[in-house]
Amino acid sequence: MFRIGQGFDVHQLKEGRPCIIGGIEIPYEKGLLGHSDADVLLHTIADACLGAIGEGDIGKHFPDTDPTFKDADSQKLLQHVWEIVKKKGYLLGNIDCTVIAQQPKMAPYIERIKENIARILQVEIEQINVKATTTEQLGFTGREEGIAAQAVVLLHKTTQ
Ligand SMILES: Nc1ccn([C@@H]2O[C@H](COP(=O)(O)O)[C@@H](O)[C@H]2O)c(=O)n1
Ligand SMILES: C[C@@]1(CO)OP(=O)(O)OP(=O)(O)OC[C@H]1O
Repeated sequence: MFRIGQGFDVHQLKEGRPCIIGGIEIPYEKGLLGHSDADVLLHTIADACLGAIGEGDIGKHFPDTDPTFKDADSQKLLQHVWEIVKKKGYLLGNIDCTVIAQQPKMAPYIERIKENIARILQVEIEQINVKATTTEQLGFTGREEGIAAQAVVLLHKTTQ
């Protein structure tokens, strides 16, 4: 049986915050604002995984009203989501995702991000693809007010 899920997330860029994307801290004059570490890419992937198994979204599992998740490491949140996926008997087909940002330039960090996502999920790096695009200076991403990310995930399990 196959299940597909998609995710979309946005976080605001603010001075004085770290810019953590895919679990990697990227040098940049601004960083992402959120209740957690605001890792827009890992949130998107977590949402896509939850979507694929019909388990809602990260806001349902990790409410932003809960102080437990203040400044939470999103790698741990994704790990938790992945445990739920595995408990339901699913394996990963592949993940494809896109970071939508005018800045910072993602290209130098893409390989490390892919490796990190593969490590978190304990899958092969070939199962993960990470892309980046600008919006050609248009909209909130183009004005560097925020960063968006989207992901699709394909899961499968064998049925007896
Ligand atoms: N934050 C970003 C955005 C884009 N890239 C890379 O540049 C290529 C061209 O981007 P366009 O928006 O002009 O299509 C894109 O394919 C990425 O490889 C990036 O590294 N970081
Ligand atoms: C990740 C959580 C954790 O409280 O907080 P935020 O960093 O605000 O991120 P968001 O993408 O708005 O998802 C909500 C929450 O689950």
